[in-house]
Amino acid sequence: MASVSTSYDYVIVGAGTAGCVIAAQLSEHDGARVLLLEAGSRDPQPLGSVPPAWPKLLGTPASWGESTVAQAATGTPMPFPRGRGLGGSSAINGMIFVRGHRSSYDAWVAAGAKGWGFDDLLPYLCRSENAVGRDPVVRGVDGPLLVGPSNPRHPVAEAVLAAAVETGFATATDISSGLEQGFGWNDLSIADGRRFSAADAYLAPAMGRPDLDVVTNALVHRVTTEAGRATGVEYSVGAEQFRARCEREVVLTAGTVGSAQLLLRSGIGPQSHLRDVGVETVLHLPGVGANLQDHPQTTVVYSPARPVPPSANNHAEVTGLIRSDLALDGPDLQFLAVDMSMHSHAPAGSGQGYAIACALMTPRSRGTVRLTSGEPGAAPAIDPNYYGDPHDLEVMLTGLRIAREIGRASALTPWRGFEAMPGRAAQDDADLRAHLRSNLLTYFHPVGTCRIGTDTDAVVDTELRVHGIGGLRIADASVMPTIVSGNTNATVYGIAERAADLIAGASS
Ligand SMILES: Cc1cc2nc3c(=O)[nH]c(=O)nc-3n(C[C@H](O)[C@H](O)[C@H](O)COP(=O)(O)OP(=O)(O)OC[C@H]3O[C@@H](n4cnc5c(N)ncnc54)[C@H](O)[C@@H]3O)c2cc1C
Repeated sequence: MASVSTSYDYVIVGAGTAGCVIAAQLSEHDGARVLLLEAGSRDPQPLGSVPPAWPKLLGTPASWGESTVAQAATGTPMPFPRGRGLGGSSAINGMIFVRGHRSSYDAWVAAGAKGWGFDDLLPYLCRSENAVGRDPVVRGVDGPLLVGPSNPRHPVAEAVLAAAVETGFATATDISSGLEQGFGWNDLSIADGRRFSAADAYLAPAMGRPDLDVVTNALVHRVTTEAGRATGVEYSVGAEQFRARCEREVVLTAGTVGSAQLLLRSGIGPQSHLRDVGVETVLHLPGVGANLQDHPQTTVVYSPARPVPPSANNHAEVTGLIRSDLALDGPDLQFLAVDMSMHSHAPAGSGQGYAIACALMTPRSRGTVRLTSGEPGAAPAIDPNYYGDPHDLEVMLTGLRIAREIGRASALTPWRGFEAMPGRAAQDDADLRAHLRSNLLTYFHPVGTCRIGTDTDAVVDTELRVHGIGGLRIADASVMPTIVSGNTNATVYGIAERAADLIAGASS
């Protein structure tokens, strides 16, 4: 095994949303030597910065190209993209920038993540963003990430918004803030008509710093430990093997799938699973890879009465966040105006059409990320277990009926040819449940496999330190105890900004 000549203060694994933030922040302030390792390439995809082309990126090397295990809800595996390359998932995502509703973070505190409520996280959510035209009391206006509502606006999104208001829903002035419910124009991480990823906002300005080394095409195999403390990582670039040592901390930002996989490959996880896949146990930590959550999503698809103009943005400019039951603390359903014909047989859109998407924000189903082998290149077994809890299908049924009602409103008459899916014949609950299964989509929002908490199934403590191993933190989407009511990227920026403070604070 070759040895990296320099040792580092911090080794960060994964240059996605969180990794870019933390590498930039740690290399800025205290002269720390930082190594950022990323499995993917540094070369941008040809269409990577073209907002409406994002669905095409899912079939490129910028995604890991994995699928779930066969889902009981559908009988088949489902595509489960995640980003690979500088920017990670922020370089291939749908660019919707919406915080979780404040009730989501307050639920974290109730679940044991003390100090992670909405008001605690708000300064960090603000620190990441430059939210053009928004209220500076609750939104950041001088962070590195430029975000704002679509410009120009797509006419189908305008019509869906009008249809939602006609149906009786409130208009939100800033649906991205985490403070409102109703329907409104969501922010997008698009600047000057181009995608603005975490690599663009955070890493590009930091790339020339002498204390930051960024190594791409570097697949990290495992975290090395000695006497209960992380000492570095082993990784390969092509056929060459390397070991990087670190003086202060190893920080995992490999994402909900990647960070769980890395802990498991390092022998940190449920002992029985590690034994099954032939990995020697370093620490029995039963919660690693458990608690996987994603938002299940479906669409009502319309064949249009006239051509739908091509999108200049991300195909999803208007968001609705509502409660299926007024007794709830916060929204449990999200809707999107989609200016393409998106469904499970054509997740990237196909032909002419438009859709109203509906997703469950508060799923009760819990899944897992597991190893299929201890080999570094082996694909993981990802089981989101969609609709595993019957509650989730029933709330989605309510959401599907609401999406159809919005779709029938007169504001959409100029666009509506006919409802192509589920179609007029589908009327009773059994028909609609069948649609929810056959037209089930991931919302690309996996979280929770290394959750914050203090109980025996928690993986990190409230300062994001792995329980039972010194010098090892996790700071990405995997630490969320429960999925937020909103798209996940904005929250990951906030987690990472806070992690950078916690890490720097620990060494000062
Ligand atoms: C197709 C798609 C669409 C989405 N749309 C939206 C949206 O519109 N709005 C929104 O808010 N959210 C969206 N999301 C989700 C959002 O982008 C993610 O929640 C967020 O980017 C997660 O950040 P992260 O830092 O946890 O992980 P990631 O950004 O996924 O970063 C993890 C990084 O670690 C690297 N890595 C993993 N394992 C290893 C290893 N062993 N060695 C080295 N490197 C490794 C990966 O290659 C990757 O670059 C979408 C996601 C996808 C995939």
